[in-house]
Amino acid sequence: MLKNSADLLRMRLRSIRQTIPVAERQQLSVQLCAKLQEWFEARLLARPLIGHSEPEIVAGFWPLADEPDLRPLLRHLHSQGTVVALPLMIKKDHPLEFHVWRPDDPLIPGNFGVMEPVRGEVLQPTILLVPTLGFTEQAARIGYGGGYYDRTLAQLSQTGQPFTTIGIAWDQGMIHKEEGYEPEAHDYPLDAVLTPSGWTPDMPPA
Ligand SMILES: Nc1nc2c(c(=O)[nH]1)N(C=O)[C@@H](CNc1ccc(C(=O)N[C@@H](CCC(=O)O)C(=O)O)cc1)CN2
Ligand SMILES: Nc1ncnc2c1ncn2[C@@H]1O[C@H](COP(=O)(O)OP(=O)(O)OP(=O)(O)O)[C@@H](O)[C@H]1O
Repeated sequence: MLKNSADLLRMRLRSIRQTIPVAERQQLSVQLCAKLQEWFEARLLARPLIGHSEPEIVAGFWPLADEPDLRPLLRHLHSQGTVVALPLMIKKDHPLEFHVWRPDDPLIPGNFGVMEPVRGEVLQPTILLVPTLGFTEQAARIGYGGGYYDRTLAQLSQTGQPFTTIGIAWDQGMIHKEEGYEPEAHDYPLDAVLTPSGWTPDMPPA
């Protein structure tokens, strides 16, 4: 797809997202967190049964204005002993780094108004919650166009360590077949996308 038409699609998705009233967004974020928490609970129960004992490292994100707000879930996961990390932009056109976040940690304003964690040890997440502006029925993702997550996921996959990627989006981010959008070779497909109404295409295995 031409860069131009991807950018047009981004603009359209951004403006649709702005039309969701703030109060509705808050309610929808609560629904989304509840669905995600159910999945995490199933995962916590299943992992010891399939022989995994190492701690889970969950990469979340600190919401920008119109994004779903996962902060209550991130606090809950932390309180249960899960390591929670947030992304840090190191440099333009480079992969993101993930650093630990605890509920009382200060955050530092980075580029584009993103609140970032204090630098510590670089962590390798086992689960990534990926801010997602648009998504297809096969869980291809469109973000803001910086390519940060595509680079980051490509780099992570080279380590050979398994990880699960869950795009976090509004239902309004669904890109329908009729729109003719085709992901590009560098677009790293997600395992699934979760919106307030459910999973696309399917809930990832715990
Ligand atoms: N919450 C959040 N954190 C994130 C991302 C994200 O999409 N959301 N990122 C994903 O890669 C990385 C930061 N990359 C970004 C790249 C571009 C823009 C951007 O163009 N921002 C818009 C404002 C967006 C809005 O408020 O809706 C701008 O400045 O015009 C933002 C983040 C890492 N952290
Ligand atoms: N793995 C990669 N290696 C090198 N360049 C990449 C890689 N992935 C993406 N890019 C470059 O980044 C640019 C933006 O990519 P894309 O339009 O897919 O961003 P996005 O996924 O919407 O953004 P973001 O992940 O920051 O939210 C593209 O021009 C692409 O060439």
